[in-house]
Amino acid sequence: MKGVLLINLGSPDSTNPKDVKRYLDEFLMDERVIDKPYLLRAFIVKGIILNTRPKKSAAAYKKIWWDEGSPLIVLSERLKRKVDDLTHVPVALGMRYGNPSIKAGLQELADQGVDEVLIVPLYPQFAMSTTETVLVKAEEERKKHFPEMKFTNIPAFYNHPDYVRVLAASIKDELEGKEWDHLLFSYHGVPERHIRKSDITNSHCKIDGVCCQTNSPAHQYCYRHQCFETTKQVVELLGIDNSKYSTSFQSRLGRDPWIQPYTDATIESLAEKGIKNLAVVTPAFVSDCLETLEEIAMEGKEDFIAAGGEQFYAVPCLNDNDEWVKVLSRWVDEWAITETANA
Ligand SMILES: C=CC1=C(C)c2cc3[nH]c(cc4nc(cc5[nH]c(cc1n2)c(C)c5CCC(=O)O)C(CCC(=O)O)=C4C)c(C)c3C=C
Ligand SMILES: [Fe+2]
Ligand SMILES: [Fe+2]
Repeated sequence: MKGVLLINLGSPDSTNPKDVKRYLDEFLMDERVIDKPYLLRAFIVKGIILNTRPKKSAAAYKKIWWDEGSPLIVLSERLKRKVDDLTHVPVALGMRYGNPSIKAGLQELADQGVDEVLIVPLYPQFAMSTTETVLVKAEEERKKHFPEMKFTNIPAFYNHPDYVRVLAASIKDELEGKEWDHLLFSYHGVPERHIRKSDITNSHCKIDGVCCQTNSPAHQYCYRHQCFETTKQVVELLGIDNSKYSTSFQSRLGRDPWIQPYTDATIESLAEKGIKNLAVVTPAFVSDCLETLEEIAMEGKEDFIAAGGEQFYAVPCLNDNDEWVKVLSRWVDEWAITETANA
């Protein structure tokens, strides 16, 4: 029997600094997130970052936390419930870090008799710190606890016409009747090194401003290319002029160079250039979370106004948008039917 596991990033269990520390430990000790040899990674994470960051992050989480819990978890659960209602196969939810775990999600499916699972990483663009680590972790859990299960996964959907259409429509609906001068596409950043590591040609990605616009098989795994491509396809659909949008990357951690331009500097420079009404969309995130609700909608807005801006609109993520639910459910049903036909 077939079933689906939606996988998102995950959040701490609460805003208590101890829970935040446990979550950050699991997250940052992932070799696909802080990609240093184990001892160096343990020194950086446990010896440096975990001494100060949990308190700071807990304070940020407190600002966005809901009565029902972490927005990312609550919104992922709502999405899961709606997709479950619309599809013809059981749907479960797992988080790469924290709870509910990937193992718990697989157990929920196994308890319903599922032995063929469609893994759906809830990341439009591929990155080793997101899609890849989710697939590796799911496979580890399969081997250890569910060896009889068969897995298939959906690839990154950054340029899938259905995804681009619902994203564009959600932006259009949100900005209807609002006066905006510029639309910023802000994606989560990654270290430049991660882009080079994921380059299957070993030579294409030079992060020189040209490579991501030059066709290459490397783009199947190039996060930077895929972000620019999502932007390009959405603005084409919405008919937005070149001068009225930009792409940037947020949430840098550490001293290594991350992919640029950085969102904080871009927001400031747009205000300094005279943009008064700025809209920001965050398409690397399927669900609103700390990085969209705090870093963009609170900090980004504050920085924009301080630099001379007037109106700031943070466009919500797709969350449990009904058109998005229909698209995900159709992808699931198409897989379920095709697999059955081939069986
Ligand atoms: C959407 C894609 C994401 C990529 C790519 C990504 C890479 C990445 N992240 C960190 C470090 C942190 N990220 C944090 C929060 C966070 N990151 C994502 C998504 C991506 N991360 C989400 C959805 C969230 C929010 C989770 C939530 O509970 O709402 C955090 C924790 C918060 C904080 O302390 O700032 C860290 C740390 C790295 C190092 C990285 C790439 C290497
Ligand atoms: Fe992150
Ligand atoms: Fe590239």
